[in-house]
Amino acid sequence: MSFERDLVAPDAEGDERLIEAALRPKRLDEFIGQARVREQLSLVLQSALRRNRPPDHVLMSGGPGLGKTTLSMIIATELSVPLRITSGPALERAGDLAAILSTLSEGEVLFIDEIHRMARPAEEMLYLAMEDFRVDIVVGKGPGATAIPLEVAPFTLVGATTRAGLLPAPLRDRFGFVAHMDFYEVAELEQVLHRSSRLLGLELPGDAAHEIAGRSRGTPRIANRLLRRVRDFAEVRSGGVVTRDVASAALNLYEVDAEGLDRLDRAVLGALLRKFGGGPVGLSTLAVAVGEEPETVEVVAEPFLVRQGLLARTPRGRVATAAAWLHLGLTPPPDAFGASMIVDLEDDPGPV
Ligand SMILES: Nc1ncnc2c1ncn2[C@@H]1O[C@H](COP(=O)(O)OP(=O)(O)OP(=O)(O)O)[C@@H](O)[C@H]1O
Repeated sequence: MSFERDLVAPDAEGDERLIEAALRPKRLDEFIGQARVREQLSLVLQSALRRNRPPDHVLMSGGPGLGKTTLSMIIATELSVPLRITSGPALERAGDLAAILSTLSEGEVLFIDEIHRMARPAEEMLYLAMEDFRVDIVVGKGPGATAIPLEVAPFTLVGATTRAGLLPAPLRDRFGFVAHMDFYEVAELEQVLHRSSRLLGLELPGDAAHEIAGRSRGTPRIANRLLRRVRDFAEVRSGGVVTRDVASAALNLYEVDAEGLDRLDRAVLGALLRKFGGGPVGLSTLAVAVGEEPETVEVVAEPFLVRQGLLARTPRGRVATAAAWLHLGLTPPPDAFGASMIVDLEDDPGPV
């Protein structure tokens, strides 16, 4: 069983990417929510434009689908400069990065998605490029190896990461501005939905938008995806008319519940409760129990379950809260809430 293409998985593939591109806000003032980040970024960009210099490097941290790629595109548009897009896993060798850096034009924005997954040699090359706008190309091997310095046009690096804690301090410190992207409020997601439905030529009443937004786990990408499923449902079953009941029926059909939990979330919670009596249980064991990679459970399901107060990450493993038993309509065993519930690590303890 795989949940990879699940309706509420916050990543996107294939056609999804194309539709997403069409729905992306193009300018900073079209970007909904994240008021603080928008204001901070607007100042950084305006002052750079006034000085006629590239702005400081920008790091964006936050979960998948919160708008990091969109913001990087907006940065380039607002500065009227080209944008080059790559990702950490694509930069395996220093040469991969050197090839990009050496062809950047003056002022260009270089967006590195998943920057925490960049290989070490590329990372070290990036330090120098970010600071001094030069790289050292090493030619030859062993004692005869020589470093040839190469100038890089002044550029702005925009790094995005879902795991800011994994970034080495020397890299993190070289960003002049760090934007923390939060989950969106329901009201903000309603605005995202109204904007998208206008672009899709779909009439969306306020209460239907509210219904969809409430099930979108604070993530615009998920809101847009649920909207498209509601549109499909409406086209086939209700003559294209979307009402709150139609939205609700569509999302029930796709197994997205009233709180936005999907099959993966319910599978994780269900395994935690039914197989492990509510925990504590280690991440890897839990992932095996639901037939998923630990990273999928940790990055896709857990942050939302923790945020909803359904699951706690403790030093001894994952533990279900009383609300989790209630949510799945199960009765906890009498000793379910022992001492392990008391310490909840705010910080990601990693696989335990
Ligand atoms: N603030 C916003 N206002 C309107 N739409 C948004 C906003 N943020 C994101 N979106 C929509 O959500 C979709 C996903 O955004 P984006 O690709 O920028 O997320 P991301 O954080 O870069 O995700 P990932 O890290 O998985 O690539 C985009 O198609 C965009 O239309």
